[in-house]
Amino acid sequence: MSHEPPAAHDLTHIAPRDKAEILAEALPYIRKFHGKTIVIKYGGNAMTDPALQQDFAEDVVLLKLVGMNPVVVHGGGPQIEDALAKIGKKGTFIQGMRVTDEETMEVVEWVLAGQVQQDIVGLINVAGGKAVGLTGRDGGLIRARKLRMVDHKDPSVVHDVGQVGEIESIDPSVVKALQDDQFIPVISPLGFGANNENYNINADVVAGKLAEVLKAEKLMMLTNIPGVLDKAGNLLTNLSAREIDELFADGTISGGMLPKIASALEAAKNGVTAVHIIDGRVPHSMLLEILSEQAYGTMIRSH
Ligand SMILES: Nc1ncnc2c1ncn2[C@@H]1O[C@H](COP(=O)(O)OP(=O)(O)O)[C@@H](O)[C@H]1O
Ligand SMILES: CC(=O)N[C@@H](CCC(=O)OP(=O)(O)O)C(=O)O
Repeated sequence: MSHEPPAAHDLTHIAPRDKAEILAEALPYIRKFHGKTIVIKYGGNAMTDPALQQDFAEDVVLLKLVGMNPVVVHGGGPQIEDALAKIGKKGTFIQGMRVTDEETMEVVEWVLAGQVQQDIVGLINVAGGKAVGLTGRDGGLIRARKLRMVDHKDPSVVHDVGQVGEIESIDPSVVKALQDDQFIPVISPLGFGANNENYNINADVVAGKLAEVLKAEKLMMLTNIPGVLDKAGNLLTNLSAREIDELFADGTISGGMLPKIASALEAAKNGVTAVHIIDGRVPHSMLLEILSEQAYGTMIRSH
């Protein structure tokens, strides 16, 4: 007999009565969030396992079918790295942002708006939803300009990170029209500038800003780590603005977590009711976070 614990997504070991209780527990949450917008940042690191990708797509469809409005913003950092490796290039990052020269920009566009987006759209459609892939250019969704990146530690230093954009404005009308028509928008983090130039924008930044503009009820950021960790590696389940400042200052937060936390905090301060950073490698973590009492990952508070 195997002593392996059942996989988290294997529900056959749960007694029927317990299953019924789990389903019944979801009802108040379904009622509470009916008609509400949930922005889901699907990080490139969370989407590397095909079985998990399928679980993710099914969860998104379930949220839509019970009356919520999920909007997916996807990343693709590791997938861009794989494509760069094929042309003998390796990405470099400053404060969590990819330094994007012209050649890198071509790869970024090709990977994000191509393979990554179409995989997610396909999986959602197969799971019974109607997903539509968009970039920030479609419907004039994301206007951007070249990012002026000030050094976190020395504000007199400004880094040139190439064609990385910062968001100037978001026109959410295309997203709203799709939502109203029962579609599920799947958005690549690319923006356009005043001269029709293209920008590579960090997906966390896009998700945070879009959640604000759409007045989303929730922003869920799915990543490859249980949440924000302290210096000893313990999960921080709840973070206030002041605590986040301290984590920035003492260097606990680095790399890709920098734009993630900054965007999460901005969204929380600007009206998004609940902002969570959760582990996308745990099957159905997003569904459980939304539809049960169980709390996962790190919740970001505005005060
Ligand atoms: N204090 C911290 N807590 C958790 N993760 C951190 C922390 N500081 C840096 N990180 C890094 O941030 C990563 C998540 O950001 P990123 O790689 O951009 O993921 P994603 O693809 O989901 O956007 C983690 O895998 C981890 O390596
Ligand atoms: C400017 C910048 O860093 N853009 C990101 C866009 C993709 C992304 O954000 O992907 P993850 O969410 O998987 O990290 C990049 O080029 O990697």
